[in-house]
Amino acid sequence: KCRLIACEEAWTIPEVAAELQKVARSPTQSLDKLLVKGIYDADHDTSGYGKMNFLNGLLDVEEQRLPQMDEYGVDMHLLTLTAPGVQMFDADTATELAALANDRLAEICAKRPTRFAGLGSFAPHSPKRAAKEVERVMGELKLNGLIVNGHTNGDYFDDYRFWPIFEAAEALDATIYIHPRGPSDTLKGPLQDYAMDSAMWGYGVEVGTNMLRMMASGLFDRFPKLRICVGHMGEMVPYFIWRINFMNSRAQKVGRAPKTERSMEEYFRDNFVFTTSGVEDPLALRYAIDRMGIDNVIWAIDYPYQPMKPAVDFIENFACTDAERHALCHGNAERVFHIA
Ligand SMILES: COc1cc(C(=O)O)cc(C(=O)O)c1
Ligand SMILES: [Mn+2]
Repeated sequence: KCRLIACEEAWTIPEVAAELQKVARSPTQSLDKLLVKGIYDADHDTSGYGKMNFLNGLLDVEEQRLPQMDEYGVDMHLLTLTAPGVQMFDADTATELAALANDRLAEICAKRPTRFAGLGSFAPHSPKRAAKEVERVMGELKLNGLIVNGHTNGDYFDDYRFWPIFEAAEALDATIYIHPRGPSDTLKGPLQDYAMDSAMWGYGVEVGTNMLRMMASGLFDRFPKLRICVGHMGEMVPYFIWRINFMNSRAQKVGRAPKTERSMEEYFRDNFVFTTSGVEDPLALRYAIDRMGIDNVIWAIDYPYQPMKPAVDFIENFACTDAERHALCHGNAERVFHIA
């Protein structure tokens, strides 16, 4: 039986949940508010999220999560502070709560080192303090990388103000997982209806846009060793990579996009890995492996938003070679997230 390490497993702490309840009751126009109200202020839910009761699953580690992992044969969860993380809070509160969540996560991983690994959080809107937290996460706390949820106050990661964070992560060989959150105020336009704000569509558009801005801006010429992980089978980019590459190369030739040392396809292949979280489609997974290479594809559940058993059945029934299974189920995760 193959070791199973699930790599986009959501979790939170009561202090972050309490602060998000304040956000739910605040006048913010952020599109994340729909989900935040539903999950963290369920009595005032208008999105239906309150009925799905994700909060218990997010707060829980040992009551339901671990017994289910035992029942379904999941060896490890790589735990991540769930979206939108601390990014809707003011920079000081965000910095403090990220550090608190990181301390709690380190305790969970130290208590059960063969069952839990973790990605630390930071406050992108305080980049210098965020870079320090990256160093603390990878050093003192011995966690396995970093998690962040897309834009912060509408700014994307091609913006030089975030670069101290990438400098620290690259120097420490720390992978940064870019998880979705609701599209930014400038992107949200027609994405506010029909539940398109989050997992069905807006999440993919939000992260995909961030990814393309990072690649097309030449960020990876500046940080050639920086490794980014994304979820949800690569947030639609693998399917579209030929067209993205063709059109960006053409735009560079006619001076419409900045010249870069490598092509978009090379940046995506060299500087990104992606997980299968929330996309339990064997054809999509086979295409992703064949198109981007098995070393770039990592299994994940996306618990508690995805139920655990179907995600385990999906990967155990997936037709692949032993070498592919080894890479998908734990080999790539061990390399990318420094898991022993
Ligand atoms: C932060 O809240 C989330 C909600 C859902 C959902 O299924 O509604 C999915 C994800 C996710 O795909 O990570 C996240
Ligand atoms: Mn997720």
